[in-house]
Amino acid sequence: MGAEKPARGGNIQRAAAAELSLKRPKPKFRDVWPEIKELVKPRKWLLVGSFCLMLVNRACSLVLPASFKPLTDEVFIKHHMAILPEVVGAVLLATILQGITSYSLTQLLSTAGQRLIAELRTKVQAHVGRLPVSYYDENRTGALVARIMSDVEGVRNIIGTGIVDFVGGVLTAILAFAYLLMQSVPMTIVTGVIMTIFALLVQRAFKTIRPIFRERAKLNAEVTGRLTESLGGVRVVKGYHAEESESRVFAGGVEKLLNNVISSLTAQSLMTLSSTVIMGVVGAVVMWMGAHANAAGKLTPGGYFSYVMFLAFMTAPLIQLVNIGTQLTEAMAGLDRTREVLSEIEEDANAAQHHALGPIVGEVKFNHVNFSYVDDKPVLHDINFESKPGTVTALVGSSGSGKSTIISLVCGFHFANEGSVTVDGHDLATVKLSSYRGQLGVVLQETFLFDGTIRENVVFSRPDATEEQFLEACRIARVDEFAERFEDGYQTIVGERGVKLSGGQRQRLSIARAILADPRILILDEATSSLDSESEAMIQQGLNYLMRGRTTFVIAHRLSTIRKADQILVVEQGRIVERGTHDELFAMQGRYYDLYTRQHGLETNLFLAPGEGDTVTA
Ligand SMILES: Nc1ncnc2c1ncn2[C@@H]1O[C@H](COP(=O)(O)OP(=O)(O)OP(=O)(O)O)[C@@H](O)[C@H]1O
Repeated sequence: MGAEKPARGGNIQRAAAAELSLKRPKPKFRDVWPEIKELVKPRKWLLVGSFCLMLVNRACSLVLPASFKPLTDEVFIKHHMAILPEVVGAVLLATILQGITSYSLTQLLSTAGQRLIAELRTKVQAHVGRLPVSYYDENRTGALVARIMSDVEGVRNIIGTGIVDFVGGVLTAILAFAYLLMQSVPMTIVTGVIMTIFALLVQRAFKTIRPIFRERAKLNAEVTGRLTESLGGVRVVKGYHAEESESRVFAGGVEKLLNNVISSLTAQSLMTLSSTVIMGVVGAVVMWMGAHANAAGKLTPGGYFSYVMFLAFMTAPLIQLVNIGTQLTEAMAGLDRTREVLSEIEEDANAAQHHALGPIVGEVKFNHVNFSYVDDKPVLHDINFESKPGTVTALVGSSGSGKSTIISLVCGFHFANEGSVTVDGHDLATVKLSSYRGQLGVVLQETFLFDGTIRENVVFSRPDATEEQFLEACRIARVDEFAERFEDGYQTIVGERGVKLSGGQRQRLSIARAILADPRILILDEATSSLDSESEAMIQQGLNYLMRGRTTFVIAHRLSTIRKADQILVVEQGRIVERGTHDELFAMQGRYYDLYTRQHGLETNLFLAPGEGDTVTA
C-alpha cells in the first residue's frame, strides 16, 4: 500500500518531470508526431479536402510558365495565331481557378487553426487546474499562463496554412523538377545539385533556430511572470519605492528577449541572403548552359523561357519552405511544451486514488504521520491525533513549526511520507480527491477574491445555489450589511483580489462563501491582523455559525476560538509537543502557557505565536 501513495509519488513525479525535461532538450518531429496525429485526426477530412484544393491550385499555377513555350515558339516566332486564344484562355482559366482555390484554402485552414487554438487552450487550462498543489509550488504563475495562452498559438501553423503550404511547396517543386528534366537533363542536374546544397543549408539553419525559439518562449514566460507579479504587488513595490528596481529587472528581461529575437533574425536573414545568392548562381548557370544548348539546336527560345519560369517555380517554394519551416519549428517547440504540461499526472489520475467517497461525517485521524516537502528535510514528525466529527481542533505554535503543513495534509494537497491521514477511516492517499474536496471548505487569512462581483465571489463555491441560499449565506456572514449599502449591491465589483473591500469585508465574504458550500470539514486560517471590535464581533458570529456541526481545523489566533476548541495541538518543529483544551494546557504551565502569557499582555483577543505579527517579547 505504502509504496503506492502519492506522497512518494509526488517526489517521483517531480523527479520524472525533471528527467523528462532533461531528456527532451529539443523537440524532434517524431517526438511531437503523436500529438500532431491527435490534432489532425478529427480534422482529417478538412485536411484531405485542403490537399485536393492544393493540388488544383498548384497544377493551375504551372499553366502560366508552361504557356511560354507555345507562346514564344509558335505564336511569336512562327506566327501560328490560331493557337493564341487557346493559350490565353488556358492561362486565364487557370489563374481564376488558382485565385479561388487560394481563397478557399486560407478561409478553411485559418478558421480551423484558430478553432484548434481555442480547443487546445481549454484543454491545457483544464489539465493544469487538475494538477497537484506541488506542481504549482514548482512552477511560476507567469510560466503557466504562457503554457496556456502563448504556447498553443503556434499550432495553428500545423493545422492552419503552414503544413498545407509546406506540402504544396514540395509538390510544386517536384512537378516543376520533372518538367525541367524533360526539357534538359544536364542543366537540371547541375541546378539540382546546387539546390540540394541549398536545401541542406536550410535544414542546418532550422537546427540553429529551433533552440532559439525554445529559449524565447522561456524568456517570455519569465518576463511576463515577473511583470504580473510586480503589477499585482504594486502596493508593496510602491511602499518600498521599488519602482526603479522593478523597471531595471524588467528592462533586463526585455533586453534578453531582444537579444534572442536578434539572434534568430540574424539566422533568418542569413538564410534569405543565401537563398538570394543561390538564385543568382542558378540563374547564371542556366543562362550559360541554355545559350549553349540553343546554339547547338537542342533548346528552342520558348523552351528556354519556359525552363527559366519553371525553375523560378521550383525555387520559390524552396525559399518559402524557409519561412514555413520556421513557423513549423516554432509550432513544434510550442507543442512540445504543451505536451510536457499535458504529461503531468493529474491529481485523480493516480491509480492508488480510486476510492470515491460518499457523504462523510468528518472524522479525521493522523496516524503517525511523517512528511517532508523535499527529501531529507523532514517537516512533520510522528503526528498522531484524532478529530471527532463536529469538533474544533486548534493548531498553535511558532512560525514555521508546521501548522499549515498539517492543514495541507488534511486538504489532500500533499500526502504523508509515512503513516496515514484518514477521513472516516479512508486513507486520503487512496481517495478520489474530487469526491473529498467537495466536502471541504476553506477560509484563509489571505482571502482569495476574483475581480468580479460580490455575488460571483460568494457563489463561486456553489454555482448552482438558489437566490434564497445565497442571500441566507450573506445574511449569516453579515455580508448584507455592507453589500446592500453599495450602489450596485451584490453586483458591486470587488476589484482585483478584492482591493475595493476592507480586510474585514473580505473575510466576511469568504465566510459567506464557505457557508454556502456547506462543507463537512472546515479549514480556518484566522487573520492575525487586528480588526476593529465591531468587525471582529461580526466575523466571529459568522465563524461560530460556520463551525457549528463541522469538523473544524483552525490555525488559531483569536483566543475566543482557542478557548472554545475541543482540542488544542501545540506544534513545535514539526512535532505535537502538547495537546488538550485551553484550561488543561493552561494548567500544565508548559509551552502553551508560555505562548499564551507572553502574548496576552500585548493583545487582548489575539494569540500571536513567536514570529507572527509585530510582537515584542515581554
Ligand atoms: N512548499 C514548500 N516546499 C518546501 N518547504 C516548505 C513548503 N511549505 C512550507 N515549507 C517548510 O515547511 C516548514 C513548515 O512550514 P509551515 O508553513 O507548515 O509552518 P507554519 O507553522 O504554518 O508557519 P506560519 O505560522 O508562519 O504560517 C517550514 O520550514 C517551511 O519552510
